[in-house]
Amino acid sequence: MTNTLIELQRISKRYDMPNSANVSILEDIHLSIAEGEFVSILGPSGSGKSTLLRIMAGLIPPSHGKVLYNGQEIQGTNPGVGMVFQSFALFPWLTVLENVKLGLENKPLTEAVKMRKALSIIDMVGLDGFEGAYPKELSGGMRQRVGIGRALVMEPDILLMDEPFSALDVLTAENLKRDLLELWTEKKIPTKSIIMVTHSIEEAVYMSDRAIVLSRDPARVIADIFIPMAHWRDKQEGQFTGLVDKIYSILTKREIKQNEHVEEQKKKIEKVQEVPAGALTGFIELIDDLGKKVDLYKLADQLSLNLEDFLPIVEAAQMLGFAHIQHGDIELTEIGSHFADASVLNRKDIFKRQVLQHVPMIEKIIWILHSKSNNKMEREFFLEIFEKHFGLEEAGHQLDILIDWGRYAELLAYDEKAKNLFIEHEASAAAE
Ligand SMILES: Nc1ncnc2c1ncn2[C@@H]1O[C@H](COP(=O)(O)OP(=O)(O)OP(=O)(O)O)[C@@H](O)[C@H]1O
Repeated sequence: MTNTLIELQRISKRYDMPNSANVSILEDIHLSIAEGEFVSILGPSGSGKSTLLRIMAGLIPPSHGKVLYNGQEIQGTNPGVGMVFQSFALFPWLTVLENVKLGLENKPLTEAVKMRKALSIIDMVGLDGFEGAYPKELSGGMRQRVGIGRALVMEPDILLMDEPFSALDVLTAENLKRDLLELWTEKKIPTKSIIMVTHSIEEAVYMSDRAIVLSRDPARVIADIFIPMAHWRDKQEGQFTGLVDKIYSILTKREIKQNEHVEEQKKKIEKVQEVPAGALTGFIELIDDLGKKVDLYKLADQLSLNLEDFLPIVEAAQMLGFAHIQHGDIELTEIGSHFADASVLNRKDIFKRQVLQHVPMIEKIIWILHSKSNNKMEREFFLEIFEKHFGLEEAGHQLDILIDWGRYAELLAYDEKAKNLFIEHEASAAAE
């Protein structure tokens, strides 16, 4: 029987927001990871992947639930994990050797043993000869090798990696992925399990044995997919592309929450994707040019976009009823096709209809502007309302995108200087 190494029991995480509102980031996450598994965690941007990883590491506490390591609930930091960060997190004033040795700082080992272990790991991660170099003298890929070395030198049971390759250029990342996989598959390191947050479905299917897919607002586990392929995997092979397509479909499916009446959902303030109307228009035109239906995975590849950049556009197109996803393909709806073929003015009309139908927040903004005798309202007013739901930073982003969509649809206008939103006919009146 395989040993469960780490177990999450009913983990939830909430953050308190101003005005005593709170946002739920993770909800009721149950996950069990066994010895020998390499698991990827995928999910939309901002869904809570990093938060989940940090909870596993014991760097932040969950609001509810437990993390068990080897059957014991962790208190404070998890003693079984080593962590690799996207940003490398190296100390610039320390050499490669000193940065790696830092991983052993709290271990009861003699200096000579620490030195031996650090030098051996440096060799293993391909940095032999660079022991005395400082981070600024290294390329991005080499810096991440130091980051990985610092985590591995602790000989952790579990290696947690938070988007370890996303700050690197494609070739460097591929190289490092292969080297790490080699250490793992050939058991050159004593690590018993690897858990990696990634934005790249392809990376997950290439490297891991299991992909956990999270939803957003709040994050729940919506899929747990086994990848039953031996290493080294061929990215062109049918089974590989089939799995990539399957995960794409899951990630791009807009979730209708169970037990929730459609009308109740409509009333809810639902986050919109931060995709300007111009980008969305271009995307719909592109799908139209490609025959109205295209494989998402291939499209992302052709556009050289990673999941983080690509998914919001796909989601926004779905949310507004311009496209739908099936079996890994994105296809324009009738409205989407109509939009692509329409004149500039007609496009604005269609966009207006779709936005009013699918984005309750815009409807509310317009209603408020109409209710005011001067049809005008300060940005600050809306910001305060949104802040209760999203927090200050996100509220600003949401409002910016709603203003962008509202302007494109000619539903409202915005005075950048005075920071006022107002109804379009006011714009012509003001200009007279
Ligand atoms: N201290 C905090 N207070 C309030 N909200 C927070 C805090 N830390 C994170 N969040 C929010 O929690 C959500 C999840 O963040 P997290 O970084 O875990 O997501 P992610 O899936 O890793 O994102 P990305 O894919 O963009 O890296 C975000 O909306 C973020 O704004």
